[in-house]
Amino acid sequence: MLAVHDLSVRRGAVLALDGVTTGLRAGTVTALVGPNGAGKSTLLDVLAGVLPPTGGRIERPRGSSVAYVPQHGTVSAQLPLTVGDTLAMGCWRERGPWRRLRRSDRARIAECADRLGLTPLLHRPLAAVSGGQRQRALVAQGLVARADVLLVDEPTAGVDAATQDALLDALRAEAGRGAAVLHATHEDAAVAHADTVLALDQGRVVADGPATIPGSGGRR
Ligand SMILES: Nc1ncnc2c1ncn2[C@@H]1O[C@H](COP(=O)(O)OP(=O)(O)OP(=O)(O)O)[C@@H](O)[C@H]1O
Repeated sequence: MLAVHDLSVRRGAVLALDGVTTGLRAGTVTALVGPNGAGKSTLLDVLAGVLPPTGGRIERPRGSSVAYVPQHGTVSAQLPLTVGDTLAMGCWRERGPWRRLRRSDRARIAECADRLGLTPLLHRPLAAVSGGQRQRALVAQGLVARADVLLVDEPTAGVDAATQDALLDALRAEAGRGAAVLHATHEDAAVAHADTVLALDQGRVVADGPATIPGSGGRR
């Protein structure tokens, strides 16, 4: 679904990505791992098209779509968005911004909200929910987009165990409908849940293959 050849990104004095070659297959969940500063967010930014590469190339089928859920930041209390609006923005690629939603869009939003336990929060301002709830709302927006490639930066960081399970199940379901899913993570459980692991260190690929359960030495 997506192939990356010899990708490099210079950020200031740092070579944040250095000759990254890999691929993402449709129907697969890939965990993107590596220590702080390894280049995970940089790779997601470049794959999402929000950061230009310094060198190398990215190939994906013409007409294919990418949804990106960056690492959660602060949401301004001035931003007049509800949780439901946030999910609805997942339809913008297909419908255009602020267009009237179709019945099928509303059904999709309701389904994704339900999947991540957001139904009771849909009318709450995004700025007035907890960090973990906001995280879920942003991931749910990525689910609503039903893209061919779903990129998510640390979706399970700092969330409770039930939320982690719901998020991982949601990523699995996305792969189940045929998406190529890549998510950055530091959590063993999220790595064990993936089909493949892409490990970066100092901007280079140090491992790229089937996921193993940490400590077991065996395949999942
Ligand atoms: N906006 C920026 N300007 C300059 N350098 C940056 C910028 N963002 C990241 N870097 C540098 O690029 C390198 C890769 O950073 P990146 O954020 O991609 O790592 P990461 O693997 O996502 O780390 P973490 O696990 O902490 O999220 C690091 O050396 C970092 O200091």
